[in-house]
Amino acid sequence: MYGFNKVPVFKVAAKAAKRSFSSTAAINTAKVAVLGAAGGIGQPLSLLLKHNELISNLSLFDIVNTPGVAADLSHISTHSKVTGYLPDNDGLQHAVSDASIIVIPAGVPRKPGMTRDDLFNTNAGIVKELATAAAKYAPKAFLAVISNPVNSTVPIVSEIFKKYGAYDPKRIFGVTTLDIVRAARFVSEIRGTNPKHEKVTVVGGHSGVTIIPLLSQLNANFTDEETKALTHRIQFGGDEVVKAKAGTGSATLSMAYAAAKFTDSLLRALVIGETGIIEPTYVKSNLFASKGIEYFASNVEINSDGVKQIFPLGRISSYEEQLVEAALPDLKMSIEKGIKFVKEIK
Ligand SMILES: NC(=O)C1=CN([C@@H]2O[C@H](COP(=O)(O)OP(=O)(O)OC[C@H]3O[C@@H](n4cnc5c(N)ncnc54)[C@H](O)[C@@H]3O)[C@@H](O)[C@H]2O)C=CC1
Ligand SMILES: O=C([O-])CC(=O)C(=O)O
Repeated sequence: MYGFNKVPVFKVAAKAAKRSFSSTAAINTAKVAVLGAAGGIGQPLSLLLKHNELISNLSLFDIVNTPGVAADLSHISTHSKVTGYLPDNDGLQHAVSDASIIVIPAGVPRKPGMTRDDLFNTNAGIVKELATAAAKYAPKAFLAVISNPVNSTVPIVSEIFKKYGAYDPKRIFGVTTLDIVRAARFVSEIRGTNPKHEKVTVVGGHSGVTIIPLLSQLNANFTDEETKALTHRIQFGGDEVVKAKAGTGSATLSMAYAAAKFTDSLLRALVIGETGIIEPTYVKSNLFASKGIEYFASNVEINSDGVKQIFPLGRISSYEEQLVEAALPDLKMSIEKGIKFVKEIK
């Protein structure tokens, strides 16, 4: 179902780019801004994006170290121009102005024993500040939100855009790609397959029980025990990394890989008008609106306007139905928390 599971995305992008070169002699490209670019995710993500032929300007903003990161990346022999910005001299405004895509990995990561929601108090304010700049200076950009807790930070970005009269729910995405990347890898380990060919649908949100892999749709004949163990591993994959990093952070490299894939899909939809791009992502969604859940992650078709179509979950097992029921209260609380945070700002 996902383009990147059939053909590696970078090959797709490179092929598309080559086609554009030969037919028009000039390739359409876009400015992409990474906010939080000097961090554990930001640096490897920026490296992967420097490799993307669909980017003309790679704009790196952070509160520290972006001049060095930008200088380093700018020596790589790919065509995009890299610019680093700090908060002084209106750096954030310059970083986002004219950006077609803004990717946000800014904010603190978890330490062992913490939930993603424990990051809310610090990261909500960071995301609010960055979303405000985006709404003011790049109101038409696609926003890809990585900062946790994603279940709350996406509603925060949406509410900020509403405040500035710039809200378009089709353009605001919570990045849940890492859950799909992990699911494909973990499933392939059990089935002895190539993870590139495993297409696991993961829905819900991005934290613990809100991460719902639909393993019944795989035709894998897993036993109930295997299904439960795999589901748990996919739901709590982030904890494995947090524990292994022992207080020094959470997933950064696998997240950079996942975010680069997601950004490439946005670029292909936006810049070269590729059709049929389907990505799992956490967006404003009607799937569970009747239960008061305004945001939900599921497979989404993306075109040059953003969200084109939100796919329903399809046939799911009774076990998965229980998982969905268990996720909804958690999701509702996180969404309401994000919305309330912005409403209470004077
Ligand atoms: N959506 C997902 O699947 C995942 C999300 N994450 C989340 O991504 C976030 C970043 O994680 P890491 O890169 O590991 O953290 P990190 O601490 O290594 O990097 C964060 C960067 O954000 C910067 N920053 C802080 N305040 C800022 C501001 N106001 N403006 C711009 N930049 C600012 C910091 O200076 C730092 O360079 C965390 O919230 C983490 O939980 C991590 C992994 C997966
Ligand atoms: O676990 C964390 O805190 C980081 C994250 O979201 C993930 O790795 O899925």
